[in-house]
Amino acid sequence: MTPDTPAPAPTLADLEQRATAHRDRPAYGHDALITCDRLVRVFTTDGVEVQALQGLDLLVRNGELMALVGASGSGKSTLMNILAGLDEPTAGAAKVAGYDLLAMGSKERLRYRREAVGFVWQQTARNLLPYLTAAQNVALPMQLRGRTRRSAKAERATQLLTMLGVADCHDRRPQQMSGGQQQRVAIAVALANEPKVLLADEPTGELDSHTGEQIFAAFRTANEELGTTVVIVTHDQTVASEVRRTVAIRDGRTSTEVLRHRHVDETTGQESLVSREYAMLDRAGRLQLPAEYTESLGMRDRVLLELEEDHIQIRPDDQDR
Ligand SMILES: Nc1ncnc2c1ncn2[C@@H]1O[C@H](COP(=O)(O)OP(=O)(O)OP(=O)(O)O)[C@@H](O)[C@H]1O
Repeated sequence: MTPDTPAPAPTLADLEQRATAHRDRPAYGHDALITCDRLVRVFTTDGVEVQALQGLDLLVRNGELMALVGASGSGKSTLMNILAGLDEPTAGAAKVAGYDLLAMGSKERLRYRREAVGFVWQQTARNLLPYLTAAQNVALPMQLRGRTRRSAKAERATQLLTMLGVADCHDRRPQQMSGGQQQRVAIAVALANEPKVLLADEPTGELDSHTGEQIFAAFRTANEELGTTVVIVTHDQTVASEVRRTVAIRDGRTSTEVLRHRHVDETTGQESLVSREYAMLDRAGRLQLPAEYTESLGMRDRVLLELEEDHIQIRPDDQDR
């Protein structure tokens, strides 16, 4: 067949086969713990619309420890509030640990927030009740859930505070602790009901870099020892470079992703950290090119695409020059 010969029209049997293949394909995010599918959140203030999330896709697998980064106003906190069950998206789909975040009634939402997710906020004061000790703060979510015996609650509180290196704060109130100790106790509170997911919005934002590292180590401990999936929003480069996966959000969409893995040189045995940056291809096939790439080649409005055997070429529009 020459390139100009039109392809034969598909038969009914072909179409049926294609439809069956499509139906049998697993749903988007079927094996993920967190699935955000074309998530949209529009805020309207005084008649002015702000599209904080503009069709954001994100999949997080069970057991991951990942960071979300992005410029101010890119939509990170909006996403975290939705995942925390505090806000509802305008459109799209979001599922976390089997809960459909768009279809939850108020009772189920409450159960979701008490049992499925834990959160740690930037403001240390927002995470703990000031008139309770660390141990009482950790016991409170278990009490609200109302299932655990008193001694079991106390035992779990002590275990969590010890695991996170703040056993000495057991009987102290928040104002008797440093900012870093308060954040570690806050992580213990968030873990009290054994959530599948721990969400943290700029948890090291109010702390110096050394204390920030200790807080990040506490998240890593939760991830490694309890298997909790951790999603951290951060501006902190150290945190972002220490996780295996960093996803960047730009204009309300996931734009790029950095994956890191340890590589051991076969001959020298030396270990090094290898990182690779990926662009995100959304479900509609849209690709967001990094601004520094497009600007350096003067790409605007229109680009040339060519399919090669094992890659796609994107070149500036030569008519433009
Ligand atoms: N409740 C709200 N009402 C109106 N607009 C909002 C509201 N919350 C967020 N926005 C807008 O949505 C956009 C995304 O905000 P968001 O707080 O999610 O960004 P962010 O990436 O977390 O920024 P930062 O790093 O500064 O915290 C911004 O333009 C913001 O002004």
